[in-house]
Amino acid sequence: MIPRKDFQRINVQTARELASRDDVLIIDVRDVKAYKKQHIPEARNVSINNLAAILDSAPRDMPVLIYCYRGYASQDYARAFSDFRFQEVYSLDGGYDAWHQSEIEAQDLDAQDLTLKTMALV
Ligand SMILES: O=S(=O)([O-])[S-]
Repeated sequence: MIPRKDFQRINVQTARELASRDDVLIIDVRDVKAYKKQHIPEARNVSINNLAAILDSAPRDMPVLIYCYRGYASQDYARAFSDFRFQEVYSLDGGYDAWHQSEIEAQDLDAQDLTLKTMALV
């Protein structure tokens, strides 16, 4: 029998590295409306209604990254995946809010960099 492995809580930076891999199952457990508005690329929207189908069908050795709004509800889902013997389960600390915030900060840095370069040319 496959041993149960606890899920891990990870920060945005680690989640970004993980999400860039091809073999990761990314799961968004926010409501459909929030998911449709924005989500991490390649993420699937999962709720209590389709959770069982995913738990039954996904390979147990596939890494799973789960996020919600702020990183609390995702831990309950992550626990379920661990209970079903998924071997690599991650819950994003700070949830989509943290992910989105880091995107905004990265864009601000790019804009500042561009401004400085432009000023240096003048
Ligand atoms: O509020 S939540 O982050 O648990 S979805």
